[in-house]
Amino acid sequence: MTKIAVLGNGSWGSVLGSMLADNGNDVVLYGNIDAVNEEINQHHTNSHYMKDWKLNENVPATSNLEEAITGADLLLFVLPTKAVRIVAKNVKPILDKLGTKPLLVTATKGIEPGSKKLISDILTEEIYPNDTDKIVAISGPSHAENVAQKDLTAITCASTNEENAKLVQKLFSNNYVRFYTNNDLIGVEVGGAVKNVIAIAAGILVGKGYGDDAKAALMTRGLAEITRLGVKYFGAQAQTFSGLSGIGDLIVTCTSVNSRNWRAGKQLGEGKHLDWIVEHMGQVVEGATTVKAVHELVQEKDIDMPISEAVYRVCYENADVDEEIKQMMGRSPKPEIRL
Ligand SMILES: NC(=O)C1=CN([C@@H]2O[C@H](COP(=O)(O)OP(=O)(O)OC[C@H]3O[C@@H](n4cnc5c(N)ncnc54)[C@H](OP(=O)(O)O)[C@@H]3O)[C@@H](O)[C@H]2O)C=CC1
Ligand SMILES: O=C(CO)COP(=O)(O)O
Repeated sequence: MTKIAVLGNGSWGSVLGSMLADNGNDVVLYGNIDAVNEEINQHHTNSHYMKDWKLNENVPATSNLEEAITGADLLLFVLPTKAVRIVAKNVKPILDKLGTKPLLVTATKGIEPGSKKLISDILTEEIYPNDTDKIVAISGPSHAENVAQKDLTAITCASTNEENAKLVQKLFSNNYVRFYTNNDLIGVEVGGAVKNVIAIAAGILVGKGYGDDAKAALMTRGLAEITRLGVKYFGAQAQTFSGLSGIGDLIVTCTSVNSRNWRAGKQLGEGKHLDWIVEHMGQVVEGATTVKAVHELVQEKDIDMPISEAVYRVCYENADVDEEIKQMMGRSPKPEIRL
């Protein structure tokens, strides 16, 4: 039996942990809020993050990181981007003390502002310097609410090490989530992170009353700029963006009411302020963090990302949404296909 420590017991961590226990693994959840851990241990529910749903009863939760990762073969990071480095820094001395080297899997979707690093880079830097092979990223169209109901989906497991990607594929697969492998770790992470920014833009359009054509055009041009960033700055493979972690996740996040990013965008389009939205969401809105990193990259590397830049200005510079849309539609004429 594989022992898995799930770091992060919000919506996606709870659902993935429960699914992995259903798959026959020995799972423990780590979270920093005692009340959430107590509720999981006593009632097998996590009502703030997942309404009307029960976890597998064999999944304990703890706020003791050492207890959670002792004996673990695999650490699954399902934290908000802003918490990954903090927790990784705490994990490292514990693993050194234990003398173990578990596989690190990330389900977090984001780019860290400031460092402009992907999650695999943070984990490599903080835990396994110069050993990217021990890292696998999972990403694809998968809302916790849907997976909890055993709705069908497919997700990519990406790693620079094929054996490790295959191992995660085997442990995570079941009859409702089909896992594929992919060797483009970077491309998979960029797709998963930046689609959240485009989903905010998609929500803004709905909040402003625009229709399906606008949504489809935005998603298509959004994918063009995600691909541009991925290929030009991160060295990703262009083909990855037509896969599950690219177009697949972009479609669901730009169209589902379960998406926090889409909902945040809709509220921005309706005139609410980002601070108010984030406070009232009660869950992470990753696109609002990643758009800062994207903005830094655009400034430094001169990458053309007009949709992401407009989202940044609306979120952080109080820009007027109608004016941003007008500017975008009035940009100089361009060929459709270019990097
Ligand atoms: N929900 C989903 O459907 C999916 C989410 N993801 C990705 O998974 C990641 C996590 O998202 P999700 O589970 O939805 O987020 P949630 O907001 O539901 O939960 C995040 C949890 O992490 C906790 N947390 C914050 N900081 C720390 C810390 N320093 N140490 C320990 N725990 C901490 C939060 O506590 P607090 O609330 O107090 O901050 C909260 O309990 C994100 O990157 C997201 O993009 C990917 C696919 C699907
Ligand atoms: O990544 C996700 C779905 O695949 C979750 O998206 P949200 O964070 O917007 O809810």
